[in-house]
Amino acid sequence: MAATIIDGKAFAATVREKVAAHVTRIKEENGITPGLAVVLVGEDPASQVYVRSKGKQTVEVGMNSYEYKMDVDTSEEDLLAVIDKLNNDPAVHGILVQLPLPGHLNEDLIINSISPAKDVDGFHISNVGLLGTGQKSMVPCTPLGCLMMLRDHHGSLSGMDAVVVGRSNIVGKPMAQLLLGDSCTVTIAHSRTKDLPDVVRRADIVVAAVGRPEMVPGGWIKEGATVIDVGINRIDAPEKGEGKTRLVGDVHYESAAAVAGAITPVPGGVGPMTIACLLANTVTACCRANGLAEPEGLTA
Ligand SMILES: Nc1nc(=O)c2c([nH]1)NC[C@@H]1CN(c3ccc(C(=O)N[C@@H](CCC(=O)O)C(=O)O)cc3)C=[N+]21
Repeated sequence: MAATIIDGKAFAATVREKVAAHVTRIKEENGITPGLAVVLVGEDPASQVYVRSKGKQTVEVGMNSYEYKMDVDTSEEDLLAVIDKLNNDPAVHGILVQLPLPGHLNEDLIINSISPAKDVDGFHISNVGLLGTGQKSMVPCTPLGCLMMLRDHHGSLSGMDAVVVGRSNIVGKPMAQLLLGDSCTVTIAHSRTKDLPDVVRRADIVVAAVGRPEMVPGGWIKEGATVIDVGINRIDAPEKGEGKTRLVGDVHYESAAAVAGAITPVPGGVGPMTIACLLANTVTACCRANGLAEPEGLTA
């Protein structure tokens, strides 16, 4: 049986529709327009593409988008001053500082200077602690998008064996917390895990988030398992012509799709859901800031 393809691109469109409907409502009923500020330090071409895409989608759902482009050699002091200004700006409900930052900037310090209530990435230590203790928080966008797709596909995740491959603060760890919150039995595997193929083979749900192109082959996947591929890796594609590239995930798609019950493609899987959840988090933050009812189905 060929795997069901979980269409993240289509799912993301439905999330954006819900966001747009909620934005319309709070504009009309409360006269408030949610605003998202994105801060980009440096000129990494991939980051510029994502920032542009975020800004465009923010405006498309009816929210205000503010972009701050700063020099690659911006000082910590100057960046902190911009964040302080945004923290105190009532028109800004969400703040995202694009990662990774240039090496001379202390990423933890910068992230923790964002007001937790405006931290739509969910990376601030307060939000990490709230998530870990099952309290209301801002939830990191990529794991939130993965959770939405898993809940949509399975209904309840209770009692399922989930293996998260990758232990990053932005995906692996918060993903594990969310799966635990939905009563999965959760394993976090990583580069030092012994017998990684056997660990992955136990999983009903595999979330691959290591950032290594096609690292997880179909031979590691249990028959019928659900595979969520978080990786977005650009690799050379000489078969398409000289100098051409293509995007692949952390999972070897062809072989995994032959055994999995369901799988997310790359592109068109987790990536579009990440941006949709960023918009969802911005509306949620706006509602919380103003004591309004939160949108349904857009939080964890
Ligand atoms: N503070 C912070 N928060 C982030 O959420 C964040 C970040 N920094 N730094 C960079 C990464 C990257 N990221 C992506 C989001 C969507 C796609 C996406 O939609 N990708 C498309 C393909 C895009 C293409 O064709 O290149 C897809 O998978 O279908 C990709 C990458 C968010 N990031």
